[in-house]
Amino acid sequence: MFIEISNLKKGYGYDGNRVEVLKGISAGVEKGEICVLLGPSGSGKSTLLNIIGGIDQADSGYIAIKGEKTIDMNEKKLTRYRRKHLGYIFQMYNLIPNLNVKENIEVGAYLSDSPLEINDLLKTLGLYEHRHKLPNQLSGGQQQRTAIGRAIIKNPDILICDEPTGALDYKTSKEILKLIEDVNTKYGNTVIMVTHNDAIKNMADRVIKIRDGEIRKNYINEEKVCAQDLEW
Ligand SMILES: Nc1ncnc2c1ncn2[C@@H]1O[C@H](COP(=O)(O)OP(=O)(O)OP(=O)(O)O)[C@@H](O)[C@H]1O
Repeated sequence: MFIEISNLKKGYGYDGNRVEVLKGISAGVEKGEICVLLGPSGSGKSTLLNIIGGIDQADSGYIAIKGEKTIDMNEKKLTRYRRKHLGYIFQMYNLIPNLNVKENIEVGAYLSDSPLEINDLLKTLGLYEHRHKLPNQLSGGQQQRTAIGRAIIKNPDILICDEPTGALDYKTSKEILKLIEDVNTKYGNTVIMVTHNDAIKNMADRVIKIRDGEIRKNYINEEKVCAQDLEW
């Protein structure tokens, strides 16, 4: 198993105000899979994603990547793990306003020993013609493409996506989902994507549904649909 999630528990607060957000989550994700995490607001999706991403820590249980537990890593090793293995895509793009598209993407390349070729990637992203523009000269979709470029230029093993289409309209959302699918096919990164949008599960290899901090469903999607053909 490429990513092993074992009996993860996480709560916030103390005594009477204590909330158990993850109540013992166990699951596995294979290399190269697109895994979609679904669940209602407050069910614990982002908390789980942040623990997988090494941004937050569980109270108990563990995450292991290729058999290596993040809990056993010291801060230095954890930083290296995040840099080497993980790319992050969020709803907010967080681009650097005074750097152009190409430069914003290149920021991610400094974190890698073996980055992807920038011009090739710009073409895959559909941004080659826009490479000299600043973020405020781009549409929302182009900004999200740039943010995806910044996350994947270091060719991470795992692409962590938290509501990547949350701020986008229908047509642009589908373009971005298709891009994530293209990246997954071309570079083989494992994708873990949190979404509220139930339709997105149809493009997944694996679907994990969470409710109240527990896994309700975890299955392989036998009838995978191309991102382009999704409807909602
Ligand atoms: N730092 C924190 N301190 C206290 N409670 C928190 C903290 N972070 C999250 N929570 C609580 O944990 C619960 C789960 O939050 P989480 O963000 O993981 O849910 P989610 O499924 O991603 O929700 P959404 O879809 O709305 O983003 C919520 O009730 C939230 O209020």
